[in-house]
Amino acid sequence: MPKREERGTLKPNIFIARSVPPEVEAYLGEHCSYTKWEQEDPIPRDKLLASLRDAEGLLTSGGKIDDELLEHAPRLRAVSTISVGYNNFDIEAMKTRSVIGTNTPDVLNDTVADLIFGLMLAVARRIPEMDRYVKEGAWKRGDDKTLFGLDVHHKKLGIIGMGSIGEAVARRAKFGFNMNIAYHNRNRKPDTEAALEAEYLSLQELLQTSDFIVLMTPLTPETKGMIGLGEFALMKRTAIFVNASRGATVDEQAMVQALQKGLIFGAGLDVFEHEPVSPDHPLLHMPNVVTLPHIGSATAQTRLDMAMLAAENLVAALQGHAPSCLVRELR
Ligand SMILES: NC(=O)C1=CN([C@@H]2O[C@H](COP(=O)(O)OP(=O)(O)OC[C@H]3O[C@@H](n4cnc5c(N)ncnc54)[C@H](OP(=O)(O)O)[C@@H]3O)[C@@H](O)[C@H]2O)C=CC1
Ligand SMILES: O=CC(=O)O
Repeated sequence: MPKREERGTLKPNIFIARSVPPEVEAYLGEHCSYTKWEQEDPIPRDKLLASLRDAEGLLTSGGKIDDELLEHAPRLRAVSTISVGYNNFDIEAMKTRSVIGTNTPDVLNDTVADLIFGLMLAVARRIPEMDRYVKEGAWKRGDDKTLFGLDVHHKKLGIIGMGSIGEAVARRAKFGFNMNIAYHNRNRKPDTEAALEAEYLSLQELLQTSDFIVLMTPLTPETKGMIGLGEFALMKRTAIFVNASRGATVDEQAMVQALQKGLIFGAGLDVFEHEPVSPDHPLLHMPNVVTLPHIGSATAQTRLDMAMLAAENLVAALQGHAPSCLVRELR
């Protein structure tokens, strides 16, 4: 046991479970004693559990923080995830053991919104399909009707989950593309409605009337599978559906059926129920579906900002200060 006066200067032990930029590691090293997972691939669960025996803090970006993990980490006081989504936190298990949980909202809003817009444009104008034609030597004339896509500008965008990222998407749509904005949340946002001339609709009305539907809710018990066959059936036959929230907010089998039956025009997906998605998944073999490997926030600057914010959250929590991004349910 250190002498009393030394105790205050002892650095807390942390485990860094995913690789972070050197400046973030240096910052953590100033404030903490750390061990880290050295590889780029995600740490296997058994190795993670074995690494937490003495850890007071954990920097992570996925993997369940549940009873099993917490039992292997008797000294753990704080978990900081380098992501906005924290559906991997078992809130009750963390509350029971008074473990603090933090995430990284806002620093990634514009980056994720850019990507969502990219998906909307890619599906509407069939960009990956056209790219393949050109590269495979199957050039077609621009007036060939089989190449025609759909307009984005002046169309109606319906956002389910108009939060920080949803609003960044809506601003692009409103001020860059002259789109009309509708949204559905559990709670209305009068300021957002005024700023974006956004219309609040029931889920059913939004699905029935939107040309583009962007799903951006967190994954919770309430949103799991919230878009199923019934919801796809309500959409316009010309609708484009974009999901960048979490894969499990959509019933994937239903989405496959909806696309096979032609219930919607196409889909843009940054997330899947099981990641990495299996190469033989039917969604990967539909020309009107554009798929990405969960890269919403994946630019060098934004990933650095997220990692630094997560590191600051962890240090603040371990030093007994209020971290700026304590997750809502643990406040
Ligand atoms: N693809 C990627 O790389 C990324 C994905 N994400 C995902 O996006 C999610 C959203 O991020 P962010 O915008 O920052 O989060 P916010 O918390 O700012 O926004 C989420 C919005 O969803 C609404 N919402 C929650 N539950 C429901 C529900 N049952 N029905 C309708 N609306 C609901 C909330 O409003 P209200 O409470 O009023 O219902 C809120 O406005 C993250 O949780 C994460 O899963 C985030 C970043 C990157
Ligand atoms: O999916 C990414 C996140 O930040 O959440």
